[in-house]
Amino acid sequence: MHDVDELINNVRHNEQIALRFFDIERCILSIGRCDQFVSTLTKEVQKQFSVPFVWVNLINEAPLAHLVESLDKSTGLKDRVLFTRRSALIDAIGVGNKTVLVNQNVEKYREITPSVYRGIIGSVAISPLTMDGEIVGLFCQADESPDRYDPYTKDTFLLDQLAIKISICLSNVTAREKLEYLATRDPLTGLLNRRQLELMLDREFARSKRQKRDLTVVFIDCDAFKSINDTLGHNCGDEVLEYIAKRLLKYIHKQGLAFRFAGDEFVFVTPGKSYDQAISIAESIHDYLQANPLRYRNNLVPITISYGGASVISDSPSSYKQLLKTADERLYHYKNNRKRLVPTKVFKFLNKIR
Ligand SMILES: Nc1nc2c(ncn2[C@@H]2O[C@H](COP(=O)(O)OP(=O)(O)OP(=O)(O)O)[C@@H](O)[C@H]2O)c(=O)[nH]1
Repeated sequence: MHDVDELINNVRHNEQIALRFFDIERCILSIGRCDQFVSTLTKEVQKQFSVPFVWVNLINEAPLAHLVESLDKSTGLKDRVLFTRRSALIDAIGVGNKTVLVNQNVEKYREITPSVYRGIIGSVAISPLTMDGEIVGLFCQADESPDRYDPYTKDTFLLDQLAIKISICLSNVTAREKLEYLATRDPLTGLLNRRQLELMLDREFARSKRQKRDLTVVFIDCDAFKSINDTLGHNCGDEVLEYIAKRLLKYIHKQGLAFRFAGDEFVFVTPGKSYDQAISIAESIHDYLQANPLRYRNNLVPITISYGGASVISDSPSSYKQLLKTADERLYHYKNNRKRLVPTKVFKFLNKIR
């Protein structure tokens, strides 16, 4: 009779856990954005199972690399998501690809633990997250008490079940995010594409007029790019574009957004910045590129750019299209005025290696 009671109790207990799993799954299944997914998932598990610390480690390479940028920007997720090297994930989980419980030498797992939890965790359950059979992340639950996830007394079956459900939902959400990423980005440089530029300008132009707040756009074009392509090859041309894009992102940082417009033309938009402020950003990018040629195989490829800008306050355009047109015309004016000067450096270099 005692055995039967215990059996019934176990069934009830498992049924309760299954219901909580169902609640968690219901909450995360239809989420389309990864930041919301991580946020809801970790909060739900915390709530349903009263776990004090819950976080996710995601791999910082394909197939999840496209998430790094957006999740890194989400300040609310700082303690809930970490991007980690594949080898650190595999070291933590071992070859069994099953949940691992740890309550000794927890410091060994520093790399996969958010800095705020280091030193206060007594035990942790680390479950693998997989996509197409490959490990892509870890789902971690931790407690101050060393007994909560004791490897000698606790079973991991239910934690493995939960990790499988989370993995399925993660596959869904990343597939959706990837589609959105591909639709909005230039595949070579990762910058936002021209369509996104137009959508942003349409929105920001109206806001700028309404609030009488400046909005500046700046075109940037690589000088003699075709000759670099023709002399050093298309791969080198691609690297030049990626190099410029990286610098552009670094200089724009939180001041605005950068886009690849077409071919070797880029645009950046700085809401709230005056014409002079935006042009000084372009000058800094220009000076950096001029002083730091791209290393390509055994060559140091000189890169120079031309730029031209326009702003809502100083140019009073009637539409965002006119704002773009004015900036583009200034770029070509700038380019033509100095065509015989700066690009000569590039041509001289290219002639030497021809
Ligand atoms: N490598 C590479 N080349 C590209 C890409 N997209 C466009 N191009 C090439 O970029 C070149 C742009 O040529 P132009 O507009 O004449 O540019 P340019 O030689 O810099 O001339 P100026 O602007 O007058 O200095 C063309 O030859 C395109 O084929 C790309 O994604 N990768």
